[in-house]
Parts: sequence; structure tokens; C-alpha cells
Amino acid sequence: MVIKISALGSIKGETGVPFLSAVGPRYVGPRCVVKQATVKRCVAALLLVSVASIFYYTHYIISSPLASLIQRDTRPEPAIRCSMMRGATRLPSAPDHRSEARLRTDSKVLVFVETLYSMLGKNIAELLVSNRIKYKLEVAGKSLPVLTNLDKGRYGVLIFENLNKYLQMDKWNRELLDKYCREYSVGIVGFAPSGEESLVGAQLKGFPLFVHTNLRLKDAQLNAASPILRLTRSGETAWGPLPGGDWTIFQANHSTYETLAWAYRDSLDYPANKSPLATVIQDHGRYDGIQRVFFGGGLRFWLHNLLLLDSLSYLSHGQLSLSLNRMILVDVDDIFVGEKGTRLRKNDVMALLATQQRIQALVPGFKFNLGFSGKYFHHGTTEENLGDDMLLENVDKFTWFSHMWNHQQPHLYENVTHLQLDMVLNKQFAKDHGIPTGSGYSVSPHHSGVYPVHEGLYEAWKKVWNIKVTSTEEYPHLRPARLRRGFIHRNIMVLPRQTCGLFTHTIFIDRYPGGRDKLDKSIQGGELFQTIVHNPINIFMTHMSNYGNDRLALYTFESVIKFIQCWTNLRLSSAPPLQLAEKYFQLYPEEADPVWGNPCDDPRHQKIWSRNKTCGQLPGFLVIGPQKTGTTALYTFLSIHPAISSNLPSPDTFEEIQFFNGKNYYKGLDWYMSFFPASKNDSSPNLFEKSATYFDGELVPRRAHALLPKAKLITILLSPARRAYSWYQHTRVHGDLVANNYSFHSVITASDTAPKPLRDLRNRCLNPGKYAQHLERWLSYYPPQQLHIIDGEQLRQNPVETLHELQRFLKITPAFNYSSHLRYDPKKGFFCQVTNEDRTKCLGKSKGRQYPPMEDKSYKLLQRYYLSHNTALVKLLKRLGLRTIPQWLKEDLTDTVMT
Ligand SMILES: Nc1ncnc2c1ncn2[C@@H]1O[C@H](COP(=O)(O)OS(=O)(=O)O)[C@@H](OP(=O)(O)O)[C@H]1O
Repeated sequence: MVIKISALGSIKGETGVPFLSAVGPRYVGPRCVVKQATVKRCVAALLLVSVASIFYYTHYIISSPLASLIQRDTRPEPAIRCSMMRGATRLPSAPDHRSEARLRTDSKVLVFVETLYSMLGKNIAELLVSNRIKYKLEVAGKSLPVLTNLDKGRYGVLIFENLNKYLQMDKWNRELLDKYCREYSVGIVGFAPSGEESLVGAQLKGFPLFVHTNLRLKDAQLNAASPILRLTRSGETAWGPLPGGDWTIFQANHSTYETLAWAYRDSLDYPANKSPLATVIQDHGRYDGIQRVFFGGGLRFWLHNLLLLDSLSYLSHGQLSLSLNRMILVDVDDIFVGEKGTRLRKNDVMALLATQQRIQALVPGFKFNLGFSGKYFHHGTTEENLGDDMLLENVDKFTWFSHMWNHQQPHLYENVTHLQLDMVLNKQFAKDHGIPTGSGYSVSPHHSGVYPVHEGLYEAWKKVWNIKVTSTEEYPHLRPARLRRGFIHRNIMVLPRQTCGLFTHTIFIDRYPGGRDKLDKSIQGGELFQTIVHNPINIFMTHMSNYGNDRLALYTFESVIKFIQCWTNLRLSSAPPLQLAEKYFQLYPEEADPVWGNPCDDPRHQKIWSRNKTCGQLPGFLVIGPQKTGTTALYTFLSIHPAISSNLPSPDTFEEIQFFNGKNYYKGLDWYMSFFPASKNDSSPNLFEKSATYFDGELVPRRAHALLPKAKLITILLSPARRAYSWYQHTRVHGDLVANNYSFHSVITASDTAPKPLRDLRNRCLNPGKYAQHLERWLSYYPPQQLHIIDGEQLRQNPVETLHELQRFLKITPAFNYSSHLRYDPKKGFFCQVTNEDRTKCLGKSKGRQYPPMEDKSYKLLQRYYLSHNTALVKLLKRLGLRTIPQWLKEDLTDTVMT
């Protein structure tokens, strides 16, 4: 039965019988006629019915199952204004910008900005980040940064946010910069700022080039002959006004210039002015030996983003050329989950198949990837259930992935067996309905359990589904989208998902947030289009509801793919998730290693984190070492404190967890937190852990900061020479064969041609003592106020004072009086803990060992070895405001000077 909406807003079937009467407000019209009431009363009653019907329609019908029965004529059709779609051909391949010159510079861009906060500078930086192009920001007008490194240029292209800053540079710097550009064949990009309107062209200082500013323009086009165009495809017109009324155009008076893009005057005053005006112009370098590209507008115009990427590629001689391959996967999540009225009917499934076929012609290998929660199969209206059936009839036309059986969030399962049982139900559903189960891909409802990691999910996925790939928008955070990254955990590859602007509730085009214009802008050069331009691998998440009703997802993806084809030379393709993941980590191998952030720093993450976990289970301060400086004594003395608690011991490494360095990091956050007693509070400033190997671990400061940015850090320093000797003795006692075969002196003097095990031992022995170098690394992540340095000699000789100072740094009140809890034990030769029975309880025999003193020649040699490091340490300590330089440091340095 076709349902029509009557002029008054009530709904009638084909028979003309009011459809609403059974369920809507009482229909009183006919009674009015029967009773022969006055015309006035009749009109009033009819009016009332009409109003009630309109109200009912707008408030109930649209969101009811009936909505799906109503023919909507608002459904958008993909229509891109593109000559190529009308038969114009695509160039077979884009030019290769690579030349030998690219080898003379690093693949990095130097961006001169007006200020660190200026808008265009920010846009440029964002574009570079989105494309993972390395860059350095420099405020123009200050002295130039170092441009070369040995015989290589540090930057492949220079960008001036404001061209005038380049033109008005002081003579000395300008000459230096131009010389660098000529010597290393480095090109310059400059953005002309908007200024006063100048109808008579103003000459660009020093160049045979003139500008007009503050113009309104329309209908942009590209020069098909330009050698710069690589990513960008020419031959089309971006119809309509260009954004902003402050465009600059260029007029050249020399053969060195070639127009890259032009547009037309958009002004009622100039109706007949049809001459193209150059908006982006290339300087081939025939005038002064430097290649440049000048932009007459900022990055507000979408096409300029592409032209800037192409300019970087061209001017860097291919060093900054991006791959032209783009892979696209569209996940259709919850294919059987949805309210009645939002689900797919047969027609929708047919449209899905038809669109898929059309997209396949443009994107080889493309198949919609359907995610299912079996429990909700056949939960729609009769027509929608037929839609479900039709999906299954075409099961092999799509790829499939498993969701949770009941769409439950995995982080809510504390018991992994229950989680597995739910997954088994979904798997059984798949088998019963002929849905393939071997894709190795799954997506978790609301990203739950993927990141922040819920170990149970990874375990259950592996066991039940043999999952190898998943995707999320949450790592490291939802926003900004350009910073989303991938990682690998427990051999499951987690890919970043991209944003497409469609959500579960975007069902009708007229209700699209911001209106249809906004969606079309996103498709036609805006966010969605740029996302595909910037990301070699795109996984978009959509929902079943986006494919019913107005079928917005079909419209969106077909349109954006056509727009990409129209305006770029990108080669689109698709592949199953496992292949995408392998490709992703081939492209970005450095991302494989995760960096665990703190779920409490992000309210979204907290929402999808198990309620059994709290940030109170993370330490407030870390004792970071280095080894053999007295860290165990400090750990033990801190543990006496009634207000301070440490981690639980590890079965392998005793009091140390050693999480941030080495393999334990890959065990994940749940593993780390299992060492800390659960606390109801959200922060435990007096909870700590000490792992002496943290100090010199290359990756440790970055990892520690990502998880514990507010943590305080405590380090103990003593003579690096004596520390190295203590470490050597410790290693011998632990049965290290090399240490037992070689004397200390042989170890520290081992040359680079010595056997590898000996070299390794030498490095492990000596490297931690390069204190300044390691501390600088920590300080590149943590502010100095969070770092407390303990003099190891003071800890040994006067631990009471050391601990009182430490309590002040940690702001622990009331302070605990250590003087009655620590006492010097002459037999041990160290301070020890005082027991309740007034005896001393000292550290075990492995701390404060007896061994012969270090040979003088070794000490002298180490003093020389550490001279530069110790000198740097003095400087660093002074910079940090330390009033007294430790005695051992003075001695290490003085003795060296005397020898
Ligand atoms: N109170 C007290 N008791 C015992 N030992 C003390 C104490 N204070 C400092 N020290 C010094 O600590 C050195 C061991 O350092 P660590 O605990 O950091 O070693 S480890 O890295 O954890 O193995 C240890 O080194 P060795 O003397 O070489 O054994 C001691 O010199």
C-alpha cells in the first residue's frame, strides 16, 4: 500500500480511509456533519483536527516505524559537476617530481610564521601534520635557524606564511637564505597577505611581479601544463565564489613565471571582465636561480591544500612527494541493530548493492564491510526483516565482521569467560546463517576495550575469533582526528579510523547537522575529501541507519569518490582489513609500539574503562634510578612512611616492576596496574614505584610522561665512576660470564673492536653514568619542578635529612620524623631501619657489598671518561637552581684537573 500525505497533514491509505484514526488523536470530522452542527463549529473542529494531525505527524510518525513507509523525495543523488564524469579522460599517470637534488636535503619543511599563534601558520602546520610531513616552525624576523647539517640541507622547502616577511628580510639574512636555496636547490613557498586594494599593480620588492589585492574571485581553474600538478588533477572548474573577499592576484613581467591557478573577478562592477587572474604562480627560477610558488590566498580555499602539497613535492624534487595510492574501507556497523523504521528494507539493500557495484568501477576491490550482532537479526518490521533476509541472500557480495552478540560493551565484562561465551553465540549465529567467519577483523561497540585496552577483550577475540585486526577512533585520542594513530597489542593490529561525518542518528538529509550544505562542503573539497587526500589508508565507520531512509552513506561515499576522481590523480583501491593493516604497518612501522596514555586524562576514555580500575591505581611518584646509587635503601626507607605506599612485589624482579623499559611495557596498562592496590580515590600522590633501570632507558621518559604526566620523579646521583664499579661487582655476583672473565679495567677499556658481549657489558656499565644526557631527556618531557635530585652520598651518610627534604618536595604533611626510625649500624657500615624491638634491620647482603676498592688507574680513567658528562651535569644542576654541587662531583672534576 502506498501511503500519501494529505494536504492537511493527515495520512490516508489508497482507499482514502484516514490512516491515523486507529492510533492518533480521535477523528471527529464526520460526526460534525452527521449532527448538522453550525458551520462555525465545524470549521473550528476541522482546524483542531488538522493541527492535532500535524502535531502527531511531526512528533510521532517521523520517529515511528511508519516513517519508513512514507516515500521521501528528499533523498539526495550523487551529482558532481565534473567534466571527467561526462567523458573527459584522466591522464594516465601523474608526473614524478624526483630528481637527484632531493638527496641533498632532509625531508623536512621550515615554516616561517608571523607568530606562533597566527591562523595561516596553524593551518599550514596542521596540513603538514595530517600528511606526516616533518616540519619546524620559526617566527619570521628573528635570526635564522641552522640550515645545514654537515654537507646536507636540513630543509627541503621553506614556507613563508607571510610573503612580505621574506621580501622585507634584512639583507644579511636574505642573502644567507637565498644562498642556501641556490646551493641545495631548495624552493620557497610564500603566501601573499591581503592588504589595501591596489588597482594599479604594486610591484613585489625585487621581482618583476605585480600584485593586486583584496579582490573577490570566482570559478577557479588550473593550468594543465604546470609541472607542479601531481596529486591535483587539472581540467575542472571549481564553480562559484572563492572563500573570502581578500584575494591577491599576480601579474608577471618575466618568462620565469608560469600561472598555476587562476580565477575570475566576482564583482558586479566588472560584469564583462572575463580575463583570468593568476591566483597561484610559479617562479621557475630563471630570474635569480631560486624556484618559488606564490599563493594569492591562504588555505581557506580547499584546492590550495592540494596545490600546497604538490608545491612541496615539486620544490623538494620529490623528497616530499606523497604516495598517490589511497585505500578505502567502509564499515557498516550494526547491520542488524536498529530501531524499527531505521532499518534496511529490500529496496535499501538493492541500492546498497547497486552503489557498491558503481563504486567498484572507481575503487577496485571495494565491498561494504558489514558488522553484525546476531541477537538483533529480524528485529524490524516485516519489510525490514525481508531486508535482513536479502542481505543474507547476498552474503558473498559483502565482507563481514563480528561485533558483540548483544552489542554489549566488552569493558563491562570483568569475567573473560562470559565475554567469550557471548562471542561464541555470535559466531554460532554467523555459521547458522552462512556468514563468513574468517576475516580476522572485529570492531568493538563504542570502541570499548580496544583503547584503553581491556585485556579480556583481546584475549577473548583471539580465542574465539582469531582476531588479527581491529580499528578505533580513540587512540591516542578522538580529537584532533589528524593525530589518530595505530598500534599493535598482543599481536592484534589496531588501525585508526577516519571521520566521515555520518553517525547513527544521521538518517535524513534535511536533518543533517549544519544542513545539506555542510555535508556537500565536506564531500566537495572539505573535511571528508581532505581526509582521503591525507590518509593512505582510510577506514570509515558508518551505521546501518545511514543506508536506510535517505541512504546518506551511499550518497556520501559515491559523491566523495567521484569528487576525488574528478580533482585528483589519486589511485583508489580497497582490500580486506587484514591486508589494509599489513600495509598500514609497512608504511608506519614506528607506530607498532603502543604508547599507553592515562585513561583519566580523557573523559571519553574513562567512560569505556572498567569500573574496577581507577587512577588511584597509578603511582604519584617514581624513583627512576640509576642502578647502584642506593635506590633500594630509598625504596625501603620510603616504605616505612605511614602515608606512603609502594607497588606490590614482582615475582621476577622483586620490588621493581620495570614497566616503562623493556618487554613488560607490552603487557599493557592492566598488567602495570595490577601491582598497585586498588584505591577508591582518583589519585594517589603518595603511591610510588621504583625501577632503577628507568633512568637511562631511551623510551622511558616518553612512555612515563604519556601515562603519568603529573608524576614527580626522584633520581639519585653519585660518582659515575663509583657507580660503574658497584654495578660491575653486582653483575659478577649475579653470575654474568663476561663480567667474571674480565677485570673491571678490561671492561671499561674494551675497544669498539672487542667481542660484542664485552662491548655490550662495557656499554651497560658506563652509559647510565652519563647523567646530564639522560636527565636532559627526562626534562624534555617533564618540567624541572617535578624532578628531585638526591645526592647519593648524602643518602648514604645522612638518610634522615635526605628523607626530610624529600618529604618537603613531595609535600607530605604531617612530615614523618625519620630520626627515630633509622640508625647507623656499624657492622653493616650503613644506616638501617629500627625495628619495634629497637634492633636494626639492614638491607640484604647484596646491598652494601664487600669488595676490593677500585684500582686507582681505573678511577682516573673513568674521571677522564666522564669529564665532559660531569661538566655538563654541573651546568645542568646550576640551571635547575641547585645551590650546592655534590662533593663527589667536585672531587671527580678536581682530581681530573690535577692529573
Ligand atoms: N642504607 C644502605 N644500605 C645498603 N646499601 C646502601 C645504603 N645506602 C646506600 N647504599 C648503596 O646502595 C647501593 C645499591 O644500590 P641500589 O639499591 O640502587 O642497587 S640496585 O640497582 O637496586 O641493584 C649499594 O652499593 P654497593 O655498596 O656496591 O653494594 C650501597 O653502596
